[in-house]
Amino acid sequence: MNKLDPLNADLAQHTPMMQQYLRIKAEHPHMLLFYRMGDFYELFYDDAERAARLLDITLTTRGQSAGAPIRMAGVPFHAAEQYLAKLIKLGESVAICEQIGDPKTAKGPIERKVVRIVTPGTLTDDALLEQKRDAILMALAPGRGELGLAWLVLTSGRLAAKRIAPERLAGELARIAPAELLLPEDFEHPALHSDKIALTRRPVWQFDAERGHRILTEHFGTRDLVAFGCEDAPLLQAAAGLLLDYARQTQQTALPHITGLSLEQDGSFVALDAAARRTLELTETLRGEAAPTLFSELDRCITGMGSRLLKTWLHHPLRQPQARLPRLAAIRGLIEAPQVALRLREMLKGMSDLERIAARIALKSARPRDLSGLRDSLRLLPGLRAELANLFSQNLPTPAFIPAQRGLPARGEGANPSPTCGGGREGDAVTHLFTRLDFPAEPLAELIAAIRPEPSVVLREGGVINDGYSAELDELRAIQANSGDFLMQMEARERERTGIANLRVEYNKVSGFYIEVTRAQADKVPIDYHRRQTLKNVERYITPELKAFEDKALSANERALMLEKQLFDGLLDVLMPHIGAIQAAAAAVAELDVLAAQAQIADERRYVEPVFTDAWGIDIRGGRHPVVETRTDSFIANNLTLTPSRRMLIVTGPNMGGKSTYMRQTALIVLMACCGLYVPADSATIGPIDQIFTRIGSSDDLAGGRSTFMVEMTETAQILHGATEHSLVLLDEIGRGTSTFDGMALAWACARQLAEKTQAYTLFATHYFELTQLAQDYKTIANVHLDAVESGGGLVFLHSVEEGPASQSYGIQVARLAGVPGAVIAAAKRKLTQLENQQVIEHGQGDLFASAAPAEPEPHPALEQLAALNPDELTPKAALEALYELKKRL
Ligand SMILES: Nc1ncnc2c1ncn2[C@@H]1O[C@H](COP(=O)(O)OP(=O)(O)OP(=O)(O)O)[C@@H](O)[C@H]1O
Repeated sequence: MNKLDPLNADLAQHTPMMQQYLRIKAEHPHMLLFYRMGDFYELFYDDAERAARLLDITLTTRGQSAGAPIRMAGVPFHAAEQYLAKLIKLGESVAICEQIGDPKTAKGPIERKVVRIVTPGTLTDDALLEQKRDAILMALAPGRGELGLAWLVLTSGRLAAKRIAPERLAGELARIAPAELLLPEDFEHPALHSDKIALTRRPVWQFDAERGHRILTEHFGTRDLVAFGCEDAPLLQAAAGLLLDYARQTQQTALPHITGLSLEQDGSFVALDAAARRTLELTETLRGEAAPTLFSELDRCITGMGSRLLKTWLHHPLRQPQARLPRLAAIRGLIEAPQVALRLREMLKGMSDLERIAARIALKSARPRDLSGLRDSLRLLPGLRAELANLFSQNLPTPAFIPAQRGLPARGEGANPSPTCGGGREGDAVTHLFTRLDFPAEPLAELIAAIRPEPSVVLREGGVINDGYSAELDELRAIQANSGDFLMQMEARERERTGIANLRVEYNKVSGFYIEVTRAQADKVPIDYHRRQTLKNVERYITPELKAFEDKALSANERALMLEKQLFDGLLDVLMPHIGAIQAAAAAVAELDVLAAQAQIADERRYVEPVFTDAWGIDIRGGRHPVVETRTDSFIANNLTLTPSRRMLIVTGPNMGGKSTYMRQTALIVLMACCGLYVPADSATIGPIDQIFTRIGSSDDLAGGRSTFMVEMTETAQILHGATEHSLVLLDEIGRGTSTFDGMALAWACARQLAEKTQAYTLFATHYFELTQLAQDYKTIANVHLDAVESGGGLVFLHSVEEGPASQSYGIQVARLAGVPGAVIAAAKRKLTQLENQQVIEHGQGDLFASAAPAEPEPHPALEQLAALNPDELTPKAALEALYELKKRL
């Protein structure tokens, strides 16, 4: 039978319950529907099949409807979170449908309603969120030659938007890393081939600027969007409006904690292309793991908020040096006041995730422990402020910024010459934190008064609201508390009245209150004892007096629970107007956490404060790779100098010599400096940086249908088109994915273009020794190499960067170190000698690119004709004629 049959059948042919199910399902066709039935969430038909496959749960059937079996799979409601988490990780969205009617009074199926929708980009539940990662929802509205992007972190209320050129989409997706992307049904783009982003297609009409404008102005309560800089940006209105609408639908509530829309301008951040984010392993290794990465090395944050902020910072290096200075000043202040930093970090240990709690208050989904956590955290704020005030008095130095006319400091000059601009007043670095770490006394007092020191986990069990907060609640609780006394008194009385010495008056959840008498004594019970339950050896009774007490106690309990829920909701209403203050405090705590952690790391690992200049150049003394350094006993620090007369370094050296490490550490030091962090070096002076590009290592994009070489060339093309004089460009062994001569020729041409036209800060690692000759043709190109020496037949890598080209490649020696069999090594050596001899004969070694590759001369026509002659086949006459002919061609 066609399994779709029952779904195509007339609704009237289905059972009443299936009619209800299908009606609700029709409103959520693109997501799984968790349909609550008693203690289970059940899925039916195609949803059941899909869930069974994804969750590895049993697919079965449950009765029949419309003449066909109902395919079904289910998960117990108490374990639903873990199944939800799994589905969300797989990019699925789930609509959760609860029973909201009263089963006692319902005629036909109990009333049910979708109460929340869980999608990868709109998670707010702590059980589903990753502590160190934001779940980001993004919407994309395509326009003519342009895309409008809007993105939202629902747990913090941050809504941002930006216009980009379509070719920048991959880079922006890598930067913002949304968990879910809303896009029109018909939109396609190569950057969408990623299994990390759940794509949610929406009808094209929903991406309408007017509709977006209306949704946004209604939400913000404004007449227009001028204040947000979006009044004349229809694409952004379309994207942000759709985004907000979708987020509200999933939460089934208004989102009062989203209070603004920030328009992101190009130029605020140093741009990193998608390849750079990937290959520099900022927050994820090339294999997709969480460690070791730059983030995992630097994440000493105590709170999840701090860790998430650090991650955001690392993906958003700041373009303007002035924007980096306050962070550096604060780190410096914390390093110089280690006791303050220590106490701050100690206090941060008591902080709950204020950012996420604020969101759950706004969404009215906060739980008791959220409010106790909020209370305890808010109580820490005055302490944090006091410590920051201590820092003010530490006389924070202003970080260094060297104006252009000074240029890079001379060799040996200290990294931090006295500043001449930037920085601002002392203490500025932390004043913005100080002012945000504040919360009004009144709502805090209310919170303290209302919530028990250790409230129970779930509200419906009670035990959340403090004694003394509500007289009515106290009274209801007293009835329950006094029940113990009452039962003891009654027990004593009844023993005396009946003469049954072991009679007991008791209570349990299932049976309620009862008088228990052993079977042997049962004939002694008075007439007003009504049998309630018979067990093996005992009889249980109820009396009118006990029944009356039970009614009072049980209803008191029920009323107390209801009252607690009301009081809790009332408390959320009290806190609602202060969500902004909680968010501000959360942001300040996160920043303080990152800064204090960086101060600790900087101190421990001897990082230094970078110096910024607006003169072109990068000068790093004693630079180290922040990740490799912590994994080797003896990391060799290296220098790097790029100046206007030395713009490109051709980096050569043996495999395993440390070329990649040297290039990556340069990019990471520059990136960390731009993030306003201390850097792993003895000193670092960094000129203006607008973008960081990398083309390192091989990767293919099978999903996108591109081979390794194609990916390499696409990335290279992007660099050649996009890089400017102020871009840092790292190119590692480009051209190696094709034949030697093609590859070498391409690498050579790229290097020439970068040196002549782009004039970017460039590091160019290569195994083609021929390229080292470029330094002779271009004054701005210099050779450096990673040193290695042969010793006792083996090879020792020195990992130190020296001036000049490498003398040998040592490829065969490295292969031997790697364990390639001796016979293969010997054969390779013989072949190498043969190839080298051949090259000397054919080309003369090393002059392939001696100058601008002279074109191969056309052979002379007379020579061509001569070569075509075969003297053995010619008659004497023909030979003579041929001779005349040849003479004519000279
Ligand atoms: N400065 C250094 N100090 C100590 N060890 C280092 C240093 N640089 C690199 N290494 C070590 O050498 C290993 C190889 O380095 P790297 O991958 O940078 O070499 P490479 O020259 O790029 O090699 P290939 O050409 O094969 O890609 C690293 O994994 C690291 O353990």
